[in-house]
Amino acid sequence: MDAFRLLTRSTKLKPASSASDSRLPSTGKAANPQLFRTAETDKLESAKNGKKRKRSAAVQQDEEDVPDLDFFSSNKRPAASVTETAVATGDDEKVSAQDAVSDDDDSMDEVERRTILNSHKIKVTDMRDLEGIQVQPTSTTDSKKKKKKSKKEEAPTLSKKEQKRARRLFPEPLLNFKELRSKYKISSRLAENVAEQGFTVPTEVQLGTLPLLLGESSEPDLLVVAPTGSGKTLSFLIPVINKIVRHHHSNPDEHGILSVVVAPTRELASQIVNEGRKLVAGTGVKITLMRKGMRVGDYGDAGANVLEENNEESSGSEDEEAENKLAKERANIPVTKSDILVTTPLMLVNALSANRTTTMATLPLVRSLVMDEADVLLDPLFREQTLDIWKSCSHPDLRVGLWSATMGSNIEDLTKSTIRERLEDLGQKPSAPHALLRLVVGLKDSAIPNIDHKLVYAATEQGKLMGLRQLLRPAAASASDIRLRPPFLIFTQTIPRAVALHSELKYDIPAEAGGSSRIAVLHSDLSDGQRSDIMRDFRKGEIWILVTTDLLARGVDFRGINGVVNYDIPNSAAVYVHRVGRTGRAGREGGIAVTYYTKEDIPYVKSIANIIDVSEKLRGGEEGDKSIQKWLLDALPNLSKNSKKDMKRHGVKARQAPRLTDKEDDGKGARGMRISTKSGFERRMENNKRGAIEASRNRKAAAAASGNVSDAGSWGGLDD
Ligand SMILES: Nc1ncnc2c1ncn2[C@@H]1O[C@H](COP(=O)(O)OP(=O)(O)OP(=O)(O)O)[C@@H](O)[C@H]1O
Repeated sequence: MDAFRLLTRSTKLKPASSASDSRLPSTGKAANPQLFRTAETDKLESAKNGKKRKRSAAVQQDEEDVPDLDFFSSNKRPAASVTETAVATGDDEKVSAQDAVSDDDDSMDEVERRTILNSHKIKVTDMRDLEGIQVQPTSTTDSKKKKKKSKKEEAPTLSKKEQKRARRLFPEPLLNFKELRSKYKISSRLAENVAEQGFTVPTEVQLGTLPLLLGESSEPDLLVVAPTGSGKTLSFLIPVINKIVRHHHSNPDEHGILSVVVAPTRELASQIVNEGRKLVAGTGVKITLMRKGMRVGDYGDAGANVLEENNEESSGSEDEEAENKLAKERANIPVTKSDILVTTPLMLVNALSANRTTTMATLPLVRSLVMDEADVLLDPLFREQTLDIWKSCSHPDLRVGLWSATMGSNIEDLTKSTIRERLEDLGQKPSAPHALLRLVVGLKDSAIPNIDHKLVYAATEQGKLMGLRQLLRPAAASASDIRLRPPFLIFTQTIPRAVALHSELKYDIPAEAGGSSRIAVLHSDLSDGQRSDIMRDFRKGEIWILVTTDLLARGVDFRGINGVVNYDIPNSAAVYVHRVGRTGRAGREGGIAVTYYTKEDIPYVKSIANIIDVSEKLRGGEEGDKSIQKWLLDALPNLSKNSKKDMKRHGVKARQAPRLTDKEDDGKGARGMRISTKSGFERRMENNKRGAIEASRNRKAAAAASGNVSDAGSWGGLDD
């Protein structure tokens, strides 16, 4: 039997039922955005919530819960500190003495905290060296722990298991958004802005991280690995904004950039600004997208020195003169008046070093640095720039947050060493000791469990195109195993392939459905204006199908997209996780991820098949429902470390070649990878025909030149 037909069969494709149409991501938000929960915790959480509601009614306000989060010690804390916090947050934050009354009923014991965190698959770990962990026994259940004198003393004798246990933390979870105000005393205006978003239940990442970042314990540095579409943006923006509101109250004269959020693409950065604007309304906090020409840093004397040096050497090259002019212009621009700056790495690095004409300026006031999609920001592509930004934040009380759905252990090591080096370079200590914590939701580096994965063997490039065309035609959908409704995204490996696929599909949408205007291509070679127009039209629903590259693989939130097509397989398992995570956002069900693979892709498919397998295990359900058969997993080859690295950097080799135009086509090279429905035979015939026409033209021209043809201009030939 043909091995490839066998491979196709191994992917179990179930016909889509019409019932599933009623729960497409595009039909609206999920009743509950959480991905992991059990009936047991639902009961426990609603009991806790119910208790609070009852108590709130009794005292006619729901702002009396005492913030009691302290993940290193007991739940109790002095009443005075609550009042202090409230006062620090300003006039609108004042609480009465009654607010500071401790409430035993509302606090959770460790068993409850463990139960809730475990059922939501939230794992919090202290990442510091054991000597740095001050273990104070909090457990009421683990009597063994109580007997231990001090972890510091015992660290050398701890087994690996014991060390793991010592690092594990069970902080109090956030049960509902009202607690943000009642328990964590966030700015009332910010709390209103959160409420206006209409979210009812906190997602797992919000449930786990918000108490850590808003609680009374010294704010930690935080590494967060949480599923795509699980609301990480809100999780880092709320604490950042609240911290600035407090800062404005306690330091009214200090103005400047207090927080920097770094994201790998302009699209993601501008989305974060849009989300941020909804949250800062009326709080007095300003959030801005970094733009070219903005002056952001403290250039100190360095900027002036360079200006002078450049002036002395003004007889230099045109480039130097241009740089000099730029540096002069920059010196005249006032420093931007924004509290939160959202930027891509290069944009900020260029601004801080005046396009590399000066040494890096500093950002002396920044207290929070957020790296969204941190693993890619610290990947070799962006690493140097990101570390430059990190080190330019020169305040000793800087806190960092690294957020992503995927994070390798190398990122953890790099984070630890950078935190240490930065403080050593500064020669100053933070005003309060703080922890580096890691919070993981679900299984690290896995795809969300609420989408259907279809791994389809298409044998050849033409097979992929034919498969995709079937998806585009509703009439053909019944003949297909997969039913994918617009809006959806199609990912290709390179920009030329995205452009080629777009022009191939452009006329496939019938005029009555809007025709070619319904499909568009988005990539980084387009101008900023074109990129934002396409994003806007896709969000508005005017564009239904967007062909793109990995530019849109991470972070961007098109809430209701029904699916993702990996026309070209992704370069790594992590990219797969991010690409498919564009659907199934905030717990929406019914999203589909279709991945086509060809003969050339077989060596690279195993890591993707593994991700699908794990995601289906996370979802639970019957063994028979799994789309990846075990024997396929066993049969697919493993990739060597080096090949994995190479694939990550360059993608499938055969697809790297620039697409040849028909005229350049010599019938070899990238032919097999061209995006076209025309077969090799058809192309050969076309080539022959073109050759014949060319030869005929040449003959005619030669004849005309020798005067043999009287009417040489009367035949224009065939137009190809
Ligand atoms: N508690 C909530 N309830 C319902 N929807 C929510 C909640 N929190 C956030 N959302 C929505 O979930 C969507 C995804 O959020 P967000 O873009 O922050 O995800 P993310 O975790 O950053 O994903 P990615 O890893 O892909 O960047 C957004 O549309 C957001 O408005």
